[in-house]
Amino acid sequence: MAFGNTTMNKDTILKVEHLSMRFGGLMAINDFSFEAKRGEITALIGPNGAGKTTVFNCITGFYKPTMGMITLNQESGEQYLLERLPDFEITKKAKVARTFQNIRLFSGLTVLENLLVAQHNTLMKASGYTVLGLLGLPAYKKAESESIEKARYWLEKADLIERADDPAGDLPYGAQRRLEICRAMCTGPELLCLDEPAAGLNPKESLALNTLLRSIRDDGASLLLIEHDMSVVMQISDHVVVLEYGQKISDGTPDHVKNDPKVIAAYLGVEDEELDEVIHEVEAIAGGEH
Ligand SMILES: Nc1ncnc2c1ncn2[C@@H]1O[C@H](COP(=O)(O)OP(=O)(O)OP(=O)(O)O)[C@@H](O)[C@H]1O
Repeated sequence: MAFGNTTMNKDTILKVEHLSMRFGGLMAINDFSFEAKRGEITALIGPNGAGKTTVFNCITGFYKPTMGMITLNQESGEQYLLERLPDFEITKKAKVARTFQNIRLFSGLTVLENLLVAQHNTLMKASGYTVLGLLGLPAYKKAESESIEKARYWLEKADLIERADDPAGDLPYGAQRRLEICRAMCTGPELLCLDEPAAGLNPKESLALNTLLRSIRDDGASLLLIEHDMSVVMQISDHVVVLEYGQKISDGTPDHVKNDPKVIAAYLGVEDEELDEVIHEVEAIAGGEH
């Protein structure tokens, strides 16, 4: 549902406020708030089990949060409370697209066909939902050629144009990941959510992924990603949010987060009692660098 609250800064695309998610006796997310800025790459990181996927699932409608508000602020100024929308409307109306940890392409269809299927809704609308429309309506022909153009645009960006007519299942793993991202971009999202896009990629594929993600951002879309690969996070993110045990422990630029003693401690598995010591050591190292 769109609503008329215009108090949100127009540079903010996503605002998560006081999000909590309980699974039985486990508070997986506990009063978590953060903002993602329009036109930026925001990374959500944290140790295993910190709650990253749960946050993603709340944003994309797979879970209904126990508490909290998730506002998507479109460039037009239209706002959507995602926790109140069914997942298909989060994609269609709020314009939030996502990819998953495991690849979900139609492996028997060609690369191009995968991208056309993603635009099925637009094409069917243009056909007037009739066979005659599919066969003859000028609006359908126009929509069809625009869909092909859009597919070609993203295939070029992802360096996949040469493979357009090959079955998607024949592509190497890294290329399949990029194709999935192209498929999500063909739905015209304002916010693209990526769940561990670099998982299982070799260094060359990881580099190609970074190039694609940067070019999506430079095209004006906003990205939110969960990623374990710190080299990807630190190289491409504009903003990093760190979760531990369902709570935010750090939020800032990659440099800020990288040097935050709480983050270092969380990743090294340091106990609370030792935290002061780690903070002291990190500050001493940082001091020595100046
Ligand atoms: N559907 C569910 N039912 C019960 N517990 C769940 C469910 N989904 C997640 N959890 C629990 O919530 C906590 C957070 O899990 P989540 O998968 O969100 O963490 P994560 O940060 O994405 O972890 P990873 O990096 O390992 O993927 C974990 O303790 C997990 O066991």
